[in-house]
Amino acid sequence: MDIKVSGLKVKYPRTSGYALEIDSLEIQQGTFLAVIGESGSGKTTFLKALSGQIKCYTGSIDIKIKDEMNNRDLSASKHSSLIYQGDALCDTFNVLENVLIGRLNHQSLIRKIFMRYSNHDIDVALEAIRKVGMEKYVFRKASELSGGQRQRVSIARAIVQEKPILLADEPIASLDPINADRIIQLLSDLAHCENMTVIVNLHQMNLVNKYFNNILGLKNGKIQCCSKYGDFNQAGMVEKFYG
Ligand SMILES: Nc1ncnc2c1ncn2[C@@H]1O[C@H](COP(=O)(O)OP(=O)(O)OP(=O)(O)O)[C@@H](O)[C@H]1O
Repeated sequence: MDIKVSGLKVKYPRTSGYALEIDSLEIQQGTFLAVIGESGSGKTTFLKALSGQIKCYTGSIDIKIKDEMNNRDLSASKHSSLIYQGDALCDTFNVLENVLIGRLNHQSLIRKIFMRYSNHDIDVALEAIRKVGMEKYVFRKASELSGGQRQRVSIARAIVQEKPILLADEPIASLDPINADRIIQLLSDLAHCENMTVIVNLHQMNLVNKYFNNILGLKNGKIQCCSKYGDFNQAGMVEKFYG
């Protein structure tokens, strides 16, 4: 097992109840997991907790990397990259420059300050840009890209971080159905072909049905259901969440 969550409770300041309460959850490496649930059910909080952005919680989030050299539990944040709602690209940077930002953590402090990248970083970035099908737009400014293209660039930026876990918070929220399908297909390929653990918050049940084997349903911050789509559908859970 790769991600193990136990007794996790997250409470935001000045709120009365817990935004997220997970007794026990295990997610294996290479899992392609959809997190569903109505607005306010705790999906973003879940991804933020996994990415290490929420420091104030009780319980534990452990990650065990299947790396024989490094077989120890480490903090989730060191191993995950997060794609936010909205793409958070820098409009004045071109595609390559935006993707290279994902390599900053691989740099020495002095290179970070001056945003200097090695030839290797540039090769890694170009390869990621190719993977997401944006090779024709390497030098185009982010401000001149469509919503779907921007989202592809943000996925490339997550890929170059070379972390085994990719977390995507509603990555297709602003996209048309064709581009939305392409993005979920791309994330699915990362899980199935590259053995990345990819966890995606989304509301589009047609895409959940088409691409995902594993579904986590949240309601009021608690897991209502964690199963394969077939079981999930049969149990009438879709209606329970989105009826
Ligand atoms: N910074 C915050 N401070 C206080 N309460 C918060 C904060 N962020 C989220 N919450 C509350 O925590 C609960 C879960 O919010 P969260 O953003 O995780 O839901 P969500 O399922 O991602 O919603 P959506 O689908 O609308 O993005 C909600 O009740 C929300 O109001």
